[in-house]
Amino acid sequence: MAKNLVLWLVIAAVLLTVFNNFNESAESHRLSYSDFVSEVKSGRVEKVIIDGYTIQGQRQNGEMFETTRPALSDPKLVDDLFENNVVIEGKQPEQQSIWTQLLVASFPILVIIAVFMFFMRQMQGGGGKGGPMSFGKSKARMMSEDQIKTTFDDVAGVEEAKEDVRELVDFLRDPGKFQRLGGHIPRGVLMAGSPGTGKTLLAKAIAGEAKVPFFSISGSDFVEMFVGVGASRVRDMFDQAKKNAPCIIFIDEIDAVGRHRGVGMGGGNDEREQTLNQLLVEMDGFEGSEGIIVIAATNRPDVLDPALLRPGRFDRQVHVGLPDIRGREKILKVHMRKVPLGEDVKPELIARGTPGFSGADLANLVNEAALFAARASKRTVGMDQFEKAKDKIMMGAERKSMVMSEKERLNTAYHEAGHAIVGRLMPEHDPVYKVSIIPRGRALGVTMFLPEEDRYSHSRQSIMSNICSLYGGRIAEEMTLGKEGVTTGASNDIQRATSFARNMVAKWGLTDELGPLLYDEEESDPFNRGYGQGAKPLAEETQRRIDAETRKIIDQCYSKAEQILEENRDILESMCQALMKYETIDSKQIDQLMNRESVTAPGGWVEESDKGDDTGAKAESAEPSVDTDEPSDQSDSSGDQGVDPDVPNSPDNNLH
Ligand SMILES: Nc1ncnc2c1ncn2[C@@H]1O[C@H](COP(=O)(O)OP(=O)(O)OP(=O)(O)O)[C@@H](O)[C@H]1O
Ligand SMILES: [Zn+2]
Repeated sequence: MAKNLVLWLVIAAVLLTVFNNFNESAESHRLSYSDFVSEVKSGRVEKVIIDGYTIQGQRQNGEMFETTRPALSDPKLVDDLFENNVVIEGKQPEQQSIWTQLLVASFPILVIIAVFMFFMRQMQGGGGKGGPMSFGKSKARMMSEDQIKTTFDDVAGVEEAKEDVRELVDFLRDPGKFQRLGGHIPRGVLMAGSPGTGKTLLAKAIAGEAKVPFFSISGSDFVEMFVGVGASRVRDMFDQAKKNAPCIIFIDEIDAVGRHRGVGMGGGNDEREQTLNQLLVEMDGFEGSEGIIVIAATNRPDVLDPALLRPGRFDRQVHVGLPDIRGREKILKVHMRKVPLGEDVKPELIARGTPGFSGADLANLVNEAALFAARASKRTVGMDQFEKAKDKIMMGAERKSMVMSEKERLNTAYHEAGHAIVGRLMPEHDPVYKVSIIPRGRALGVTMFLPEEDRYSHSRQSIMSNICSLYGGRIAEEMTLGKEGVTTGASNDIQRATSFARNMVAKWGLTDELGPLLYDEEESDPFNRGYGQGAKPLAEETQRRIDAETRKIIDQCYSKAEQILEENRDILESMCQALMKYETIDSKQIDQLMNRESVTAPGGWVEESDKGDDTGAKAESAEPSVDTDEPSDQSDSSGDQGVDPDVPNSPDNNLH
């Protein structure tokens, strides 16, 4: 459409010039005004046409000429002309330029129309990203077969998923042959799995292995404010794909268009439904033998419209899960190929210490480690850097320059020590990995627990223990600083503990009182809280029973945590002191503290003290910009991690 705009302007300009010159004689030549006057006086001029400042004339011998009179008026001219019997013709100024005038008058309107159309098209994705990678109106990006360098070797740790899609490569390489040999022709594949597990990567690798073009678009690109745009994009995309077959169409975040129809959004969403319908029509419309495979990715397969999953559409599901310890090791190795590694680096150790990390997290880990090494001007990336990178990703970046008052530090130290001690002494609780009162992200301090191995489910006891350790922070503050000294630091702990307790009652079926029933299915559709699939409004009586039972669990856990901290008050004090001194302590120091032994300095401590181990030194090094950087609700999260509020639904939450 950019081209169209230019075209409009060019046409307008050409027309203007043409009409302007319409009446100009081709042969006339120019004279200076004084030459003209002298020719008049010498009687050689027969006729003039005066048109504003322009004077066209004809000599006795028939020659045409033209001159421009000066802006100063020359009253003698008319006399001279009459004296020499020159025929004078006037001209209505508009006469020659009626077209010109029309055009001039309408020119701004034309420009406005052109600009308007330009933006309309822009919004519809026409000129969109531009360049050779985009095509038509569909907004999808195409990578040709020689642009794709990704192969199956780049995708690690998801062996089952790789096996599941291997057949697609055979099909894409030679669709006809595949069909003759009687293979079941795939059309749509749904890749389901958590964010960052490599769905996009795997889809690209299929294209890379089969050496076919790869069209990619995100579901959210289809959803526009103008009804019909999304549907036309879908149509365009399939048209383009058919021209480039065999090829892969990859639709990321299919849930943006493919959500269950008729629920949510307060009474339907025409645009989204139209888009989805168009997608279904297109999926039905091509023959498998054409060699197009549509791969869609989502991390919410549960919210998809069942129509999408019918035979002939996305009838094949590939689960791309979080990698296990072996998978993590393999993924780390893939990404470590790109950095110079120190001798001491052991991918298997890093893999063990990173449960729950996705492929994207691991790629990020290697990247962060390389950055730490670069900052320290190291030639290779060593285990130290990987440790630091891991802490940064798991606990958030350190904000060393943030100045905390001594009182706040003390408060945070008691709070974190409380979490750590209760966590340490409760059965089936994940071991304490690190306790720190260095502010990170939005938190003033962090207690990090780390399971010894990957966990796929949680026992009732482990959830109860988790609730206990969550309250440990608040209780420790209250015990040492008194009721009046308690801060808002525990707000996030309280929120999470409550959520665990409530889920135990209403979702995980872990209480005798209410039994193994699902009482509320929040979030089956985030846009549609409360009325999702399967949710039923609860009777007031049931609500009350759930609340009472939740309260019971919390009271039980609270007193258990209180009891533990009272019995180990001396450890609470010594751990607080160790934290005030070292700021961060590891499992080794925690072991010593729990055994009431003297505490040795944590690893890397000497280094730390160079950077300033007391508040005074920290204040000096503080950057002025940091103050404004602080979140306004920082007091709410003091002593806590600013975790995603959605997280409490999962017991996999190791930061207190
Ligand atoms: N299994 C894996 N093997 C190697 N690298 C991986 C793997 N999974 C993810 N990565 C790394 O993480 C990056 C992001 O992964 P990718 O975009 O494929 O994830 P995704 O599942 O599509 O995520 P999302 O759901 O957020 O779109 C990849 O470019 C790659 O560097
Ligand atoms: Zn806390």
